[in-house]
Parts: sequence; C-alpha cells; structure tokens
Amino acid sequence: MSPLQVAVGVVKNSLGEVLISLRHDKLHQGGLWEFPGGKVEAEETVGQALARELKEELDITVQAAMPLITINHQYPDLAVQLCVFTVESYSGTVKSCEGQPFLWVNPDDLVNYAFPVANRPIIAAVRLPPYYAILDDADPTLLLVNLDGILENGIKLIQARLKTLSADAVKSFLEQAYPLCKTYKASLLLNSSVKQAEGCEVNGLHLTSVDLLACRQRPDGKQWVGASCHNREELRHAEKIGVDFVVLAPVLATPTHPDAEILGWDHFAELTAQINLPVYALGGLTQSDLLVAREAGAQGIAGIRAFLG
Ligand SMILES: Nc1nc2c([nH]c(=O)n2[C@H]2C[C@H](O)[C@@H](COP(=O)(O)OP(=O)(O)OP(=O)(O)O)O2)c(=O)[nH]1
Ligand SMILES: [Mg+2]
Repeated sequence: MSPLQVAVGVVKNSLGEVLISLRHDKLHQGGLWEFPGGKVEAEETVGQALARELKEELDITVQAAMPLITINHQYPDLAVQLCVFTVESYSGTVKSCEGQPFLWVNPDDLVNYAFPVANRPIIAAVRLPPYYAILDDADPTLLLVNLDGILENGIKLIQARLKTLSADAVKSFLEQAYPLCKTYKASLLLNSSVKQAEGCEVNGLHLTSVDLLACRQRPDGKQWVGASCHNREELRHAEKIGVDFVVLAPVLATPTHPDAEILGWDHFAELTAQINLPVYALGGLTQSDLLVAREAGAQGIAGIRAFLG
C-alpha cells in the first residue's frame, strides 16, 4: 500500500521561533508535539494541501513555501510520507482553530519536546542553516583569513578539514577559531581525519566516508555529527547510526576531485529522496545554486570555495 502522504509546514514568527502544536490524545501519534499540517487529499497537490491545512488549523494564508525535507517512515501501524515545507511568508495571525494547544519555540529548543520518531530529521533540518562551509588547509597561512571571510559572509556551519596541520597547529588554530565562531553564532565541526587536539572545544564532528562506515554507532557526546557520502550504501549507514546530516558529492565537476564520478542533479535527487536525513549538495556549486538544490531535495549547499568571498 502506498504511504499516507502528509503536508507539513514549518511556520516561523518574526523572532525566528517555530510553531508546534500538540496532537490530540486520541489521534495516531497522539499526545506528541507536531508541526502543523495534515493528509493530502485526492486530486490535491502537496502544496495545495499545505495551504488548506494551515488555513484550517491556524487560519493563516500561505504566500510562499519552500521544500525542506521529505521523510518516509514506517510506523508499526502506518506508513507515512511527510513532505515538509518551510513557510517563507504568510498572512494572517496564527490561532488554534481546532482546539490544539500551540507554542512558539526557539529552533534549538525543539529537541526538548516529545515528537513522533519520524520527526527527528525534521528537527535537524529546521535547526541547520542553508550553507555549510568546508575550510581546508591547502594554504595554512590563509586559514584564519578564510575563516574570517566565511563568517563575514554570514555562514553559520563550518567544517575544519585540516589534513596537513600537526596536532599542535590544529590546537592553536582551534583556540582562535572556536571563540571567533562563537561570536558569530556559528558552529564549528572538526573533520574526523584531523589530528585530534586534546582539550579543544568544537561543536561537533564530521565523519569522512571511510570513518562513517567504520562507525557502528553515532559517536558519543557530540552536539552535531555530519558525514560525507557518495553513494546509497554510505547514506544508508549514516541514517542507520543516526548522524544529524550528510554531505553528498560530487554533484557537478570539481577541480578538487577531478577523477570522482559525478552524480548530476537527477541522481542527487534520486538518492536524497531515499534517505531521511538533511543532505547538503557538494561539488562545483556556488551559493546561487541554493534554489536548484532545494528543488532536488537538498538542505542546502556545501562548498570549499563557494563562501570565500
Ligand atoms: N501534521 C503532522 N503529522 C505528523 C508529523 N509527524 C508525524 O509523524 N505525523 C504523522 C502523524 C499522522 O499519522 C499523520 C498526519 O495525519 P493526521 O491524521 O494528523 O492529519 P490531518 O491533520 O489531516 O488530520 P484530520 O484532519 O484527519 O484530523 O502524519 C508532524 O510533524 N506533523
Ligand atoms: Mg493535522
């Protein structure tokens, strides 16, 4: 049987808080928090269903919505496909039309509410930004200059991929980079191939595809865990161990990996549709590819050169 298709909306207020509502106890997944939305009816597109449900449940009119993530989940009693949109603009004032209590919650606080299990990657997608910068040490003298440029560009998620630096050099870099990222409210992840610097604070770990496949479970004690993937097997493993997001590459030709097999947007979209995780597109892309990437099911764009200035 085909899954129950559900249109789901991530609605934000002017403070950047997200609307959640409490499912009635008697419903499927009752007593848990949800993002507003509901079943797609026959002869209705998902976008039409989203607009109708948000009008019925909240009395708001959707003016623009962008795909965020699609989740295919098998509950013991029901298969659902949750088509989640970010509501970019709407008119009207939110009210509870069907008696569901609702709350406005800071995205980072969503993890403190009980949602249906299918919602875990949705919450990650809501919290993650559209761009993921990869800072490499091809020229170590430019590391801090490049980091500054990335932060000045407004990028909030950064991976330090420091392949050549010694452990001491990594340590002295992180001692400057972490506090700098913090002042810009950006998160800094360390690539798993980096010589680990004892006692250095970062916001998370980014697993290389080799390290990903070697992990039997999600590494402990990390705020964020990301992973690099190139194929279905790696994506499945990332989903299985419960990373927060992945980077799928190379989408287009890229000078840093000239021999890698290129996915192209169609194959990227096909692979991304099969996985319940936020996926960043990487390889030969720039910030201006964001809309194309979103249409292909991506969380956003990752890049080495894309955010340097
Ligand atoms: N709206 C919504 N549904 C979710 C979320 N997470 C999740 O697993 N679901 C599941 C629960 C249900 O099985 C299904 C939504 O179906 P529903 O019956 O509540 O939809 P509806 O609003 O059209 O309900 P109704 O008019 O028939 O009362 O999707 C979520 O965040 N939002
Ligand atoms: Mg509903």
